Amino acid sequence: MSEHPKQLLLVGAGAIGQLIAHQWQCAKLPIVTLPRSPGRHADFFDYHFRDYQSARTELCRIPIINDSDFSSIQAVFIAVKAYDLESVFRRLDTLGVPHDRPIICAHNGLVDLTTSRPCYTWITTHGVTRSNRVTEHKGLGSDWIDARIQHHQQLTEQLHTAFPKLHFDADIKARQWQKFCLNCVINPLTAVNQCLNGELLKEQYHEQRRMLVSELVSLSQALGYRLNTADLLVLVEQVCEATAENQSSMLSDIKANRKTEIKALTGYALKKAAELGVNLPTHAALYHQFNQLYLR
Ligand SMILES: NC(=O)C1=CN([C@@H]2O[C@H](COP(=O)(O)OP(=O)(O)OC[C@H]3O[C@@H](n4cnc5c(N)ncnc54)[C@H](OP(=O)(O)O)[C@@H]3O)[C@@H](O)[C@H]2O)C=CC1
Ligand SMILES: CC(C)(CO)C(=O)C(=O)O
Repeated sequence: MSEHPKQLLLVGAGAIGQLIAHQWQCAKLPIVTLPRSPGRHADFFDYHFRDYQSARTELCRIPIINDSDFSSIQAVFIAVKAYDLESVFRRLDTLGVPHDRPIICAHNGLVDLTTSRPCYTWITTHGVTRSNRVTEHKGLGSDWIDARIQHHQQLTEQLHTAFPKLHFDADIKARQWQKFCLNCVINPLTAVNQCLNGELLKEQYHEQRRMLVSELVSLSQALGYRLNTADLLVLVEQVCEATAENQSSMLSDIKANRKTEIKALTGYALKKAAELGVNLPTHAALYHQFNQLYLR
């Protein structure tokens, strides 16, 4: 009798992808990766990872999948930027990754994407900074996954083993929206001010933080989400505190001269607000400031 496939395929071995791979490998579970550019004839993707708890840096390696055989894959974990998502799904189709394999998507921001593949949202508030030399887990957060994934029994057991504190969330849409809101505050603010997440707790950002949050609450209510300003402000502050030493993914992109997720964050919020007739003047001003500084 053939063994059930059980490898996790990681697409996007960047900051968050390496955090996931590290935890998966610490639990001695099998993982392979698919690099962005194939054909480099390497058998492994190597990375240096600095663990938060032990503060030790280790050389880690993930085998690169032979991209003509995906039969051993039991699930795909996608940890790319929101704007790369569509091309990753096209690539999975082109390469013939079986359609029944569950796909876990861990991006920030919101994109309108249609696929017939079984997709499950992963939300994370961990803070990870990647440089050419090392990837550092700099802020301890939490992880949530769409509870429907529990239909996949073997994968669920592996998830429990690798991420003992993972929350299985029955209302992942609300969780994703809440995370979207906090990223609409933290990411562009850290990017335009070129500061670490913790610096946003300073008095000088207090009023702007509060206005950004209260406008997002108006939008949330128009969309039917039950959020209030006091709770969302506390959440933003908690994440800034827990990831105080982290450089947000958006500031990392600016510094590395990469495309940013501003369209999938503030851009998406402004688009939804325009459709619903909600006013977001503080977000519009921040978007304008961001584009003045960085639009190339
Ligand atoms: N960093 C953080 O602290 C947090 C990030 N997030 C979110 O997680 C998501 C990932 O962010 P992060 O890990 O920081 O980003 P990174 O840029 O560090 O990693 C993304 C990785 O995806 C790779 N990639 C892109 N397209 C493809 C493709 N078609 N095939 C294979 N690989 C591909 C990139 O390759 P290449 O290097 O060649 O570009 C890169 O290695 C984002 O939505 C981010 O907002 C969420 C919470 C915290
Ligand atoms: C949680 C946080 C704010 C960590 O920096 C993040 O999501 C990001 O950087 O994109």
